[in-house]
Amino acid sequence: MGNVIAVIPAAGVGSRMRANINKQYLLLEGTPIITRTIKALESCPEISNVVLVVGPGEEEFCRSRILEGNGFTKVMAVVPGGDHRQSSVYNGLCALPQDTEMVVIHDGARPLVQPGEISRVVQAAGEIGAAALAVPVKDTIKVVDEQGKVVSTPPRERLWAVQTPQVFRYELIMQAHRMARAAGVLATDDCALVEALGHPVKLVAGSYENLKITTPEDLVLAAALLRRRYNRCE
Ligand SMILES: Nc1ccn([C@@H]2O[C@H](COP(=O)(O)OP(=O)(O)OP(=O)(O)O)[C@@H](O)[C@H]2O)c(=O)n1
Ligand SMILES: C[C@](O)(CO)[C@H](O)COP(=O)(O)O
Repeated sequence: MGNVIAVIPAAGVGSRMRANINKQYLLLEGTPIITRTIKALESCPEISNVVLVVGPGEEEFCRSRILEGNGFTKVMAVVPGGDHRQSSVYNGLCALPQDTEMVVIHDGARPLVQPGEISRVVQAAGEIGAAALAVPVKDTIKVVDEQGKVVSTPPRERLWAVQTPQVFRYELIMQAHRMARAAGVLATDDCALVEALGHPVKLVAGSYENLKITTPEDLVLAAALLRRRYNRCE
């Protein structure tokens, strides 16, 4: 496989976390969330470089407080994000070299991803062009109308909660983002933009541990999961 580059969108404001800083700089078991995420991606042997997308104006803070002295070797650029996750990812994509073959898009707010999981998604995307980590949903899901009245109950065995990494052939994800921008389409994940092109996307079964740190209780859960990992290693 040629050049595989990771883009980490980490430019959100973390409104649901209700912290007074970008939630990715919060400490998780003594280490910033974003540091853990970058380390996980750097440990994946298929990934040659990483592009980090941070809040506009946070670039210098990130270089001096997160990157320097941590021994990172693959971070090739730190770029400012946009108003939405989608525009932040697009800014990251625009920083990639033209000879990029595959792009691994992974939320900065998912620090518990395992390098082996990333490799499995890269392999699946190498086969069909687009793949993402996902888990079967545990709850029964309801579709509701504007008044909150239930419209339908889709069968649970066909429902998966998609996570990141989401991995794509470079040309495909560039085309998907350009088309979405031209049409004014805004999606909450990158697979949706590729699906809109009619291109198949393969889901790879992942782990419930790869949670997105979104609300304060996610931090408690992530810390407990990390402590369980340390205990298993001792
Ligand atoms: N304008 C944005 C919005 C989100 N993200 C990133 O996309 C990932 C998933 O988004 P989410 O967890 O929703 O983060 P926030 O948008 O920061 O959270 P909230 O919606 O609660 O404000 C995060 O790593 C976040 O930093 C981004 O790069 N740029
Ligand atoms: C990309 C994602 O993490 C997949 O679960 C998710 O869609 C991000 O959504 P958010 O609205 O930024 O939380």
